[in-house]
Amino acid sequence: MAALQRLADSQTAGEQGPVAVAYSGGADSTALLLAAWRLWPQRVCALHVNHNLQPAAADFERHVRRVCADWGIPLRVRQVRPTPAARDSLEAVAREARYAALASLAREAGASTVWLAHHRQDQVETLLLALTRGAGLPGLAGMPRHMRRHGIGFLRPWLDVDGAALRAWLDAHGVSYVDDPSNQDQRHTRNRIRHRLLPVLQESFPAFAQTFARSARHAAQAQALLEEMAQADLQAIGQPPNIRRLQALSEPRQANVLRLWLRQAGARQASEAQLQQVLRQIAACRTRGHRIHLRVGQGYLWRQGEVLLYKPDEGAAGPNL
Ligand SMILES: Nc1ncnc2c1ncn2[C@@H]1O[C@H](COP(=O)(O)OP(=O)(O)OP(=O)(O)O)[C@@H](O)[C@H]1O
Repeated sequence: MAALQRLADSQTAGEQGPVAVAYSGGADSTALLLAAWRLWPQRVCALHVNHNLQPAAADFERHVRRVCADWGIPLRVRQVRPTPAARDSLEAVAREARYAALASLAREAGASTVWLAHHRQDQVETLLLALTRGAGLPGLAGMPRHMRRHGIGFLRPWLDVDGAALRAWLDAHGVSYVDDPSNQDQRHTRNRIRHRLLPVLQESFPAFAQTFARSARHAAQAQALLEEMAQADLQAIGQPPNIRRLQALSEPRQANVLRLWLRQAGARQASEAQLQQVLRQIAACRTRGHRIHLRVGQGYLWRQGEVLLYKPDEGAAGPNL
């Protein structure tokens, strides 16, 4: 609660609006709801999203409704039915649908920020997941403490808090919560990390959760710097990017600014090999007749005169998840 209060003081100083907690019914968000309710009994409200993805979803919703009724906390529930397109993972689509629903519920409740209950171990899992996918700095930065999506702020006040301490706190108060059976399903990489890898790490490196989280913070800071540099370089090379001005930058800076431009142009899932190919073509582009036409992400990048253009495939443009 002290961690929550400190963060709330710094983040929401002067704000008197509702404190909207994303409440799944699981242990962590139950602890967050309880802590917020104790700190701001009149201001807290709960937001729940029913993904309708598993038979237990209806039980979660019933549980959430009962707890909120018992504690006298206003609750808003939204039904979503995530349907992934061929190349998307169900998890990613469900997550995106959840954020959109939470933002919309927060707006209805008059809240400017949604509070999420991710804690230190969630951050470590996210970092390890990113490593298994060969992520770059944005992935290694882990989950941000705050972000904006769909016009609403999202805050993770407990990123530095130990998950076991939260559960112990709930048990000490005799508060019930639901256990999501899908968290046991070891077909999901995250669950294998949680159940098999983390116990071994804990045994060998007792402070790993803190040190991994610190590494994520370092990566986040470096990534913020790269973003700033990409913004400045994009200004300098123009939009669409001028090839000669791009060539004046070092190769890492070219890659950095191209990633930003491609993202803004709607290029989803551009691979490392594709970006390398683009860089090679830019380096080789020294004559008027040099042609560039490359598949990048779900779309095409080509040269037109002095500049590069990009067009996503029909229906492929969208947010990078
Ligand atoms: N269905 C949902 N409705 C509202 N908020 C949710 C929902 N699912 C997740 N969240 C929010 O996102 C956070 C992280 O989600 P995650 O899937 O890791 O948690 P969980 O295991 O479902 O629940 P918990 O974190 O409460 O134990 C949750 O702590 C909660 O704040």
